[in-house]
Amino acid sequence: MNQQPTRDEIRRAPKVLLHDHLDGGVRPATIIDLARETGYDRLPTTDVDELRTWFREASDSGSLERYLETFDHTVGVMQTREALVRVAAECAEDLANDGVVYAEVRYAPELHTSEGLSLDEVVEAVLEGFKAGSAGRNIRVGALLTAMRHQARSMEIAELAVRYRDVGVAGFDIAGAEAGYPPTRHLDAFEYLQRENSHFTIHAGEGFGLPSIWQAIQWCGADRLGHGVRIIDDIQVASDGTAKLGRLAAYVRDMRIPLEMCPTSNLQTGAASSLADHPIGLLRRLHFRVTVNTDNRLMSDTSVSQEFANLVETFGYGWDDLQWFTVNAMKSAFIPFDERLALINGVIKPGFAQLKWQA
Ligand SMILES: O=c1[nH]cnc2c1ncn2[C@H]1C[C@H](O)[C@@H](CO)O1
Ligand SMILES: [Zn+2]
Repeated sequence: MNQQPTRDEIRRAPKVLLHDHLDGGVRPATIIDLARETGYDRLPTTDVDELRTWFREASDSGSLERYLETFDHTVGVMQTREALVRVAAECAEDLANDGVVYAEVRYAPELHTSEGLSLDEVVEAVLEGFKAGSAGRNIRVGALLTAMRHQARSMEIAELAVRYRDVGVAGFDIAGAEAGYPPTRHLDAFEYLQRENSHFTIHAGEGFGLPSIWQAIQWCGADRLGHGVRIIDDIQVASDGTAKLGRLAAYVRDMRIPLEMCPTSNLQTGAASSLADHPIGLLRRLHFRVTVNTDNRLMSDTSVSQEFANLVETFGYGWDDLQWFTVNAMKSAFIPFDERLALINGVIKPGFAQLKWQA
């Protein structure tokens, strides 16, 4: 019971993933297949293992802007209906094989129209892929539609999210370089979503600090924060370990605003210097609503199980901590309350209870 969870046990635990990019989780072999089929000739290599390593190393740049350049290659091969269906189906399969029982996977429809697909066709292809990949597996996958923060299509994408809300789109997000592109640039889209009683998360506090988090929550009305690691800048820790929260950090904790934390990704973009120093340790200790996520499984060569295993190794977390992260994530999902509760009581708690009992 008190033993540390092993990798195999962690993989078997029922897990929840709220922050995962579809174009950041494509299988290397699929990228190579799709490049061949679609005539994309800019891949750095056509060897599967070399390509896997290339993505991981190119993403270790220490800067969000350079990290994002690697997406040119995945987005480059995801421009046809068939490619999108395949990538989405394989995403659902890979997550199910990792023991994920509920996932919200995001992508930016506007990035997949360069070969003539309409936004609606993009959304329908991805939903079809999620459905095919989930069929017969113990997983439910919903989509979050992302608008790119340096572009000006957020209103269109927000409308798309509302239009497909009853058939598998769980919510909306903005992503891309954060510095210079504050969330309020897209205020009209967020206000529209609020009028529609719709859900949205905002990447904030990753490549920029507290002003971005403050705008996302207090001005734009975000339900959750993508990353949010820089909330740490509003917390002072004394030498005896006691913490003093500033007003924004206190608000985030008091209102139980979910933090979609992605530790490995943060190390790669320079948002944190080491896992031991990652804000997740303090934020978990202070009972913020922390969730654990992958961000980009390809760029970070990771999975939810891998992220959990790293945390167990670094912070000595046990089963109760992993269950706490998981229940936090399920409570924070964008599906109806009764469905979240059914997954918590019918799948997550019994799954963890069995593993704890066996350990
Ligand atoms: O961690 C991230 N921060 C900001 N933007 C990101 C991150 N990971 C992926 N993206 C971008 C690149 C993708 O093309 C886009 C949609 O998934 O979202
Ligand atoms: Zn992200």
